Amino acid sequence: MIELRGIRQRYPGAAEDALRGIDLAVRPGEVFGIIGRSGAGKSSLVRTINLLSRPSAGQVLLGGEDLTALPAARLRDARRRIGLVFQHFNLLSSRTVHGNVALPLELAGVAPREIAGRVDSLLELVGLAELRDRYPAQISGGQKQRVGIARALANRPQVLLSDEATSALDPETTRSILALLRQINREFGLTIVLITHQMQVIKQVADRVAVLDAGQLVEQGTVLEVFGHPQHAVSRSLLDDLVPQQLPDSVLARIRYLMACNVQPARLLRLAFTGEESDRPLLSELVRRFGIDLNIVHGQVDEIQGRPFGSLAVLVRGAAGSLAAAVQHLQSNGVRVQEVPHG
Ligand SMILES: Nc1ncnc2c1ncn2[C@@H]1O[C@H](COP(=O)(O)OP(=O)(O)OP(=O)(O)O)[C@@H](O)[C@H]1O
Repeated sequence: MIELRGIRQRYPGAAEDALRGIDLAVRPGEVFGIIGRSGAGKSSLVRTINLLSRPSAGQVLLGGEDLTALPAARLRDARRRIGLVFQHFNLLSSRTVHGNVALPLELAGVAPREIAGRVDSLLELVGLAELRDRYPAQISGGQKQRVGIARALANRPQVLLSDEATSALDPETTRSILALLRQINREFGLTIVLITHQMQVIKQVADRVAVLDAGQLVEQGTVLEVFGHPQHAVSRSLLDDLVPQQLPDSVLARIRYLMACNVQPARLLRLAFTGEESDRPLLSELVRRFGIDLNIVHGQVDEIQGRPFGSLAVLVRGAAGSLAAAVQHLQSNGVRVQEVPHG
């Protein structure tokens, strides 16, 4: 659907490229997330995808058509096939909700009667039919972003490009906006490219993800692949925001206390669930089959694409042979087991 080939971007006067050879293929109907820390090149990439800034080198293909080779008039038409959703909504304060969504249709020369019908159904879709006559100053941030999404869909784009669309919103509103994007993706099969610095966003809505660092894509794959087996240090550090890799000091202090209170030696294990484990009740099996004691001391297990994802820190006690067999059992059922130093 969208393909980037060897994209480079060097700003005038800059010593280095802001984008250093980006190759990327977004498939029709998927939600593709691009994540990176501040300065990684996300904004540069967004501006390049819709050719608001021309790349210094490389091609941007939309539905097989090379946008970089189009003359200005045809590029304007092609741009309508990419809907844009912005972090700060970019609504016109002098226009109502209805008027903001109508604007791109007016600019495209759509007949007024058709505009009215299309805008009404778009406002219905994003749940704002009742606020159609309000002005941006009279609605919340989440509602503004719904207007932004309706406006981005107005020209029936092939791709929706979401540039940090939820970064200015609180977590609950973020979830509802991401759920709306997912709904639009499913109902209309619309391809969505989503740029973000938050793994939480990727986790909730993306099918595949690419990690951008210093102008390069350092890793890409399905969300489960990248979350389960991050290959690059930047991916691991971004994932740390979602599932902390270290135990907090307060938890370690409690563990030391628990260990001191008990004569039987214990091992502190971190069990990582990456969506690949079997559906068996693994923890209760450990207790029943291997006769070990198990104390969950810390953990965060969530769900990605219907599979458990996260980690548990457990204090396990039992005969050395039983513990080894229990660890083996977890590993053979897809759980990654790590010994955690706690001294
Ligand atoms: N118009 C510009 N002129 C010169 N350099 C620029 C320009 N825009 C961005 N850069 C540089 O390109 C690099 C990537 O910046 P970019 O804004 O694309 O990153 P980002 O990942 O979007 O960061 P943030 O999340 O902080 O917005 C940075 O080193 C930045 O200083």
